[in-house]
Amino acid sequence: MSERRVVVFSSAAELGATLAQLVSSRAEKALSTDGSFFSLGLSGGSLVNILGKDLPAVQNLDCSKWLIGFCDERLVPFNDAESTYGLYKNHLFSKINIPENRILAIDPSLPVDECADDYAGKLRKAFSTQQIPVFDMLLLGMGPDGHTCSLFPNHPLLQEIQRTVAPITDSPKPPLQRVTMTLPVVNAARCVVFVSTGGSKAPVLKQVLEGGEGPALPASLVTPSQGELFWLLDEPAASSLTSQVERPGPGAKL
Ligand SMILES: O=C1O[C@H](COP(=O)(O)O)[C@@H](O)[C@H](O)[C@H]1O
Repeated sequence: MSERRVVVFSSAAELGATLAQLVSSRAEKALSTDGSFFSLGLSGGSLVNILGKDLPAVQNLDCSKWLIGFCDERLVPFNDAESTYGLYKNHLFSKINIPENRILAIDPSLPVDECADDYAGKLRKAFSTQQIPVFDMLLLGMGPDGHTCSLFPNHPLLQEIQRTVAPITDSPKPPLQRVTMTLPVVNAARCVVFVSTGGSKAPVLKQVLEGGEGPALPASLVTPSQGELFWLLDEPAASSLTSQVERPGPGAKL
């Protein structure tokens, strides 16, 4: 397991700019090592606006060899305000040169079980040489309850080790029906980056990063077996932490 880096920024704006640089630098690294594509898994929620603002601002960004997947998705039509794909289409994909056929989206017209299998099949095909998809980078969020992707506290899906993508029909956060990457896929990634901002995340961050009573929360089960693990926080989110964190100056690169 690799070292975890907890990095705190004085503002969400600085966090966003550094995140965008980190994505761009890992893309360059992946393309110079392997050459074929840079695979990036996106989460929904607050990440959409951060990436939509800061990624297109990276100078000379070339996404023509990127492959986009979704760490989880809500089973709603793409034009529904809850659709993560729909939000990224409007806020990010329309602003960068990512080829449409390199975006692996779910088929929201399918029943949820079939939708999960269909999306797992798309991943299998795209990562043809691997049994389990190994993403170059996954960007994750964390809810105030400690959930990440659509993996919720005390949910049986936390034990899922057979499937790469699973359906969920009883999501505690609406909408009820979603599909999600499972922990084996998340923990196989080469680089996992959590992004958490705002004071509402402070208590759960304390628990996830510094431990506490009770069963482990989903976000604390993210421990990439060989990849890097970053937690990028703003000051309000980090306000309850007492362990050592990094505080880079403006414009720093990770
Ligand atoms: O429902 C979801 O929530 C999490 C956390 O979102 P945030 O707005 O608190 O950052 C998100 O990572 C996940 O993709 C989404 O489906």
